[in-house]
Amino acid sequence: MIQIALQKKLSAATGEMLLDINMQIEQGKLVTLYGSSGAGKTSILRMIAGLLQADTGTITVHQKTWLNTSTGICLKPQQRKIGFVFQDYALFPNMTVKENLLFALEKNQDKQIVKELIEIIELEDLQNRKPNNLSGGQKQRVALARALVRKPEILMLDEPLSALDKKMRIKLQDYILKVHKKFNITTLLISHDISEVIKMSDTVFMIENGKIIQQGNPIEVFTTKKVSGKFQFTGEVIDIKKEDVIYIVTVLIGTNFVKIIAEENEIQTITIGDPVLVASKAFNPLLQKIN
Ligand SMILES: Nc1ncnc2c1ncn2[C@@H]1O[C@H](COP(=O)(O)OP(=O)(O)OP(=O)(O)O)[C@@H](O)[C@H]1O
Repeated sequence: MIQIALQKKLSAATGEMLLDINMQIEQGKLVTLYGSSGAGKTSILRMIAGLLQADTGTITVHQKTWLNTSTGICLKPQQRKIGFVFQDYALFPNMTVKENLLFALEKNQDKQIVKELIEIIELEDLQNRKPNNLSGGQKQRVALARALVRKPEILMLDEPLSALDKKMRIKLQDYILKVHKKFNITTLLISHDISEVIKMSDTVFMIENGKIIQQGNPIEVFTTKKVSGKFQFTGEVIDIKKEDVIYIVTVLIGTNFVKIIAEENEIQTITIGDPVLVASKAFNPLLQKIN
């Protein structure tokens, strides 16, 4: 179990903002932080990593205290077992992919993990290339591998996919899920993309003005009423066409287009670009906007 209680006064655009959060995260879970820009998500990750000092608070990771401001315990960032991936890849440009990974090894650490990560994240063909010769998605795969070299207890991903196109995002999401499960790691992901949050996370924390305003299973957090269905997918509305008295709604689910017949009352609040939940009971799909 990871227990986090942090307080810090931040200087937001609108004045002072008190960040005050309390989170309990089970080991091995993938948790997302979702919220508007400036809500405090990155500051939370930076405080857990020890890169930003909390005014008061405690962080306990599997019974080990990383931070306790009342007793003066504050582990240095390098003493906290954390892997971090940012939106910008921060790879060393003068080193090859493999050298970037080897450089991340701890002193006397077995090099086997680098070989293993190259295999798992399928970097064999790229390992001798320099970062400048890689696409954004490939660079982010390298950054993900590098974050895992020291076998961290917590993997932190600060919007790692936001600069990538949809197809590449989906591929990277799958790599993240693969390593998350394979290494039984606890992962904290910041994401602005509801479909991504629903696909990836066990729990979402919705952050607003430095506070957790909602938390729980992502489908329950994002949908206003409970939907039960034989299958459920999330997607994005690409097109809405009226045909006689019904509407044909085209939804992009992953990289597939699905056409759904909807009635006027179902599409009243839905516009192109909205994230939606597509659920089916028997052969009758239900369409519901995700808030
Ligand atoms: N070291 C600091 N001291 C005081 N205030 C800070 C500090 N770092 C960030 N802030 C402020 O805290 C607020 C929250 O920033 P933060 O980057 O945590 O938000 P965020 O939710 O991650 O936003 P985004 O989604 O845009 O990345 C911002 O207004 C920022 O200016």
